[in-house]
Amino acid sequence: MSSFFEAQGLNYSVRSQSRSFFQPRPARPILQNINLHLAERETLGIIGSSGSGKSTLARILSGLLQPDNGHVSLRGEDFTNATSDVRQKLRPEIQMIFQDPQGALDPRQTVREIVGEPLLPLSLTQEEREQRIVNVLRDVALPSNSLNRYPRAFSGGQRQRIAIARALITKPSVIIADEAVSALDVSTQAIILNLLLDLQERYGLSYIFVSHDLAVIRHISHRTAVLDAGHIVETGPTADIFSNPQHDTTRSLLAANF
Ligand SMILES: Nc1ncnc2c1ncn2[C@@H]1O[C@H](COP(=O)(O)OP(=O)(O)OP(=O)(O)O)[C@@H](O)[C@H]1O
Repeated sequence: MSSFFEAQGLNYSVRSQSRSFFQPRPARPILQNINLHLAERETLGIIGSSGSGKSTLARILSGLLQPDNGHVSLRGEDFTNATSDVRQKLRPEIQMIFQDPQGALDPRQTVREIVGEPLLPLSLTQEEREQRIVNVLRDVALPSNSLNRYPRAFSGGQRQRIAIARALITKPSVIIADEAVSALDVSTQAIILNLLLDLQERYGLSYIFVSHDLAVIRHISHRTAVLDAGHIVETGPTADIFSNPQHDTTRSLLAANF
């Protein structure tokens, strides 16, 4: 498998509020020297304890946060240091799904507006846009009368389907899911995970799946990377990571989960 999505040497620090003008606190490293790659149609799981840097990494990989140094590239094209033209071209290719569909969906927008929003920068006719919205709602199995309804009219699982439809509508290559099923009950989690697996097949998607829930990662990921205090300490095929963990951090995560 060719690895078409890569992150090389990523570092990210935050400088906390200065104590005074004369005594700024030093920048605290959140991620250090992160290297990872993703093949087409592959799912990479990222696990780690709370505060290990998972969400920060997800945001850097999606282009929402800028690393201090290092780069993220898609098909060899670096988008961390790219011109705005290149960033604009790559933006539809990498989409993100978050934990809380309630918070991620604007309650004042209809499903048509929410799902169609990523299409606004693209030059499509109104008819083409409407057709894409109708098709993607069908693909995530939302009822056809959803278009003019507001997020509050839907269950948690259906709201996550709306968020998935919005991520899918630009026909991305990579979807980065940060705790995408964590807010759902166990049976809805299973339904949404199976929907994501089905969409991976149909759309030829690659996923980066961030979760504190190891059962979710084991179900969905081909490979898994383990993050500890901003470092990747272990990475490999998911079956190996779960059956034969090499690093203490992985062993304690497994012990805490199973
Ligand atoms: N803007 C910021 N300013 C200060 N510290 C930050 C900032 N963003 C993240 N951090 C710190 O960086 C570390 C990593 O945070 P991050 O949210 O990426 O971890 P996480 O693994 O996703 O945690 P969780 O599983 O609890 O969501 C934490 O210690 C967090 O407090």
